[in-house]
Amino acid sequence: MQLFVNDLTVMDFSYLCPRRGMVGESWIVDVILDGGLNEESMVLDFSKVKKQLKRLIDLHVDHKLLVPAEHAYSLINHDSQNDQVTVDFMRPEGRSIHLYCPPEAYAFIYADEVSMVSVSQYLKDIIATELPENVQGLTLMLREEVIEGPYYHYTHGLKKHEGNCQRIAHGHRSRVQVYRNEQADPACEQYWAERWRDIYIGTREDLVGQQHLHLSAQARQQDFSEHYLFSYESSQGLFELVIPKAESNIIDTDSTVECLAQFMADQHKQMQPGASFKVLAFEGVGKGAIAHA
Ligand SMILES: Nc1nc2c(c(=O)[nH]1)N=C([C@H](O)[C@H](O)COP(=O)(O)OP(=O)(O)OP(=O)(O)O)CN2
Repeated sequence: MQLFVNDLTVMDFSYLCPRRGMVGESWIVDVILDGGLNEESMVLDFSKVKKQLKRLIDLHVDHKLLVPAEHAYSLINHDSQNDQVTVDFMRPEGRSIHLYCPPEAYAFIYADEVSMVSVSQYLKDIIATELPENVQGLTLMLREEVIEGPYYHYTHGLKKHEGNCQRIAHGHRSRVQVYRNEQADPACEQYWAERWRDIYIGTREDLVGQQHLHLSAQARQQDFSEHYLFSYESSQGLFELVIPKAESNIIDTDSTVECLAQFMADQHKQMQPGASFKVLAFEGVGKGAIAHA
């Protein structure tokens, strides 16, 4: 017998890619369980499927940075004294990315790329150990939301958030809608899709000098004149990130979706003061903020 649950959850995370850098993603999860019936004549109670599987997915992927641990660019070190993990992602040509964060900020995918195949295998291995005996098979299907118009992938961290959004490198794949003088404006939407393709959105007040960072020996050999350096402390610990300027956008506010929607509306207003703008900025799938300027 097979049991299916579609739209079990949305995983919002970022991953390291040799070509694209740091990529924000939002993947929808569908599952199929194979097994015999239990004493309730069920493969597994839907409520348990939803709660237990979502809990495991949240715990192991959601709001984390996924690192392709077997890629030659990935150098990973646990600083056991401070219980912090250093990741140096040694992309060539001045495009390296460096982090120093609590272990919970990462998921290490033992593959040379982070893909739907490697992530579903990683999750399947974790979830399989927690299923009752009558459930013998598990299929996880990951997919992107179908978005008709423009969208972008961004990564950020919300240091004031009490939950996991405080992690400095988690992200989303997000649709954007812009109305100029109350008419949908595809050119404005396309502008953001291009400006924020695979972008890190950082807050100006989190920028620091190199002397404040816990850089590894490999990182210390790099020239960081074309990188931004961020550091903040929040309830889960110390978060540090070094990322190429060319793959970042600095803003003067936090990067909540409310602030991002207002930033976009204000930028359009600056470019065209005579027009009115409404921006619907999504944060992942099915939620977001609306701002006017
Ligand atoms: N009003 C706002 N609330 C939250 C914002 C925000 O910008 N404005 N941002 C976040 C985080 O960035 C987070 O990444 C949002 O992800 P989400 O998956 O919705 O968070 P949850 O874990 O709470 O939801 P699940 O569906 O359970 O994964 C948070 N809030």
